[in-house]
Amino acid sequence: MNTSFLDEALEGYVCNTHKDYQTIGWTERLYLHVPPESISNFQKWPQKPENFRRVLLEYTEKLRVLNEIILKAMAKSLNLDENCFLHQFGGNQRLLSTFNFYPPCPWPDVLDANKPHSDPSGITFILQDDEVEGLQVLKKNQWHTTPLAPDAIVVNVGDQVEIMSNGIFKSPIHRVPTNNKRERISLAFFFCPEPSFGEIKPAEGLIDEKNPRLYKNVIDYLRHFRENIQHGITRPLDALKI
Ligand SMILES: O=C(O)CCC(=O)C(=O)O
Ligand SMILES: [Fe+2]
Repeated sequence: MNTSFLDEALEGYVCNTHKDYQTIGWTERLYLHVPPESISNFQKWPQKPENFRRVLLEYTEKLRVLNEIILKAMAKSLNLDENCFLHQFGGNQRLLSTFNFYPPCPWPDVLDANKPHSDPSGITFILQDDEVEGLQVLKKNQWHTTPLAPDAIVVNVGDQVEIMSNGIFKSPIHRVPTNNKRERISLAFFFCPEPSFGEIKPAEGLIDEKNPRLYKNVIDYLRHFRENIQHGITRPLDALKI
């Protein structure tokens, strides 16, 4: 995975379709930070189609609401205060949207379109291609392909919610293999706690004598993630396990 993933400086178009130099996988990507506007760099946003900015802002506003509903429901399902997870996101949560274009790849046996990883976000929303499947999730050492479901949103738990839920909600390893015939498009929206807001930690209400704390507290998980990836650690979440 790209070492600068979720870096605040990362914005704009990245092409990664080089046979001998692979970071994230065989993909071309557009990364855009969605407000707070202090971070959004609208100059890097496509100027055409003209309604692009309005549609993305409206769409992500709806996702923000959905993110809150889901985080509250997840907390309530564990008999926690409904704001328990949401509080850890701070008032200035981050939202990175990525537009993935996976062109056909002449080396499908050698390269992945998106290498195996777990998301460093809190919650990720994925809009998959209508016609070409590709997203696979690892469960019990087997890859399972996510079925096509046009108009459905795939909701993926990220590393930070795995920590907050003390491992009850798992941040799955997933990947996209390459396809040598068909191109594929997906959109992924990463909701992340505000990096400087406070520590990310397991909810107190989930820890007792029978259920010990499984993760260390961490300040700025995204930085932890980047630093670990830079040192060749493929699953930065594991470094926080007690
Ligand atoms: O293309 C997909 O379906 C998944 C994308 C993904 O996992 C990511 O961007 O982190
Ligand atoms: Fe992902």
